[in-house]
Amino acid sequence: MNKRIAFLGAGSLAESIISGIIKSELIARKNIYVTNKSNMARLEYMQERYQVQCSTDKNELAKEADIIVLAMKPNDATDSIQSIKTYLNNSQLIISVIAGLSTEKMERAIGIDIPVMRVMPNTSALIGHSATAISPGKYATSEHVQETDQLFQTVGLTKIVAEKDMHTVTAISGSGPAFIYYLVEAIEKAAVEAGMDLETASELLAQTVIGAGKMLQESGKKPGVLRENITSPGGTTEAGIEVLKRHEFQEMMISCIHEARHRSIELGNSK
Ligand SMILES: NC(=O)C1=CN([C@@H]2O[C@H](COP(=O)(O)OP(=O)(O)OC[C@H]3O[C@@H](n4cnc5c(N)ncnc54)[C@H](OP(=O)(O)O)[C@@H]3O)[C@@H](O)[C@H]2O)C=CC1
Ligand SMILES: O=C(O)[C@@H]1CCC=N1
Repeated sequence: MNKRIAFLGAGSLAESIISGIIKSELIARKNIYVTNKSNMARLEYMQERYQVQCSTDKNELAKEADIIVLAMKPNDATDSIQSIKTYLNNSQLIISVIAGLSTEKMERAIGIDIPVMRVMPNTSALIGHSATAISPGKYATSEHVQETDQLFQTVGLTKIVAEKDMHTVTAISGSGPAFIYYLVEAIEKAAVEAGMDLETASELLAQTVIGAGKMLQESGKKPGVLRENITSPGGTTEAGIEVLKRHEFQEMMISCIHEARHRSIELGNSK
């Protein structure tokens, strides 16, 4: 892709995406620009590690780039958009990975008929395994959707979704990996309590999560059926699931997703 892309924000998510784009060679390093708020050490790290172009001149990057990725925290988004908006024009494409922030709010804040894409990846982008949802704003064409899709395919699976589903996506696949890690942390604790060494337990668990994920993707079976296939009557799985039911595990996870979704809505409404 012969485009200049500028990342406004050099945090963990920006790094994951940059790493994917570089590995895929979709955009040359000389055309990848990165800036942040003030952390010079972080920019030096990005320059050294990925040989991308780091700059402290946000306005210049906003003016010169073909694609601008907004990758700052939701609280910094409004100020950032306000400070760069006079440098933007509608031949550019704005891609935001900011949780909660609607395309409509971004379009309004920028104040011109500019193509905006709302994207929700996750940190597995770092190793090319993100699950990324993409929603176009009202000035984005099918070419913009295609371009964004191509960019995020460099870091994993992509899905185009209706923007009304973006808060849900943010909860299930944006935050989702954290919920799975939390579950793994708990299982590791139990294994260690039972006297097992952490390293072996961790390796077995990581492969268990990968295997279960691949079964979900490849077996063509619903999660409930896959679970039942493991649950022998009177066996170990049944014994464990009984405890999960007693502690209302499903209700708890449903509340967890609703709460994360609700927080995404709140973040979108703030500032
Ligand atoms: N982490 C995740 O799993 C996911 C995060 N997201 C979204 O991605 C965004 C970034 O998250 P994450 O990478 O974790 O956050 P980080 O805190 O790691 O990074 C935020 C970055 O934004 C920079 N920044 C702040 N203000 C500005 C500004 N005005 N102009 C340019 N850069 C600025 C910060 O610079 P400095 O360090 O100098 O302050 C920092 O580099 C968030 O909006 C989040 O909702 C989406 C999906 C998943
Ligand atoms: O916790 C957050 O707000 C971000 C959005 C999705 C994942 N992390």
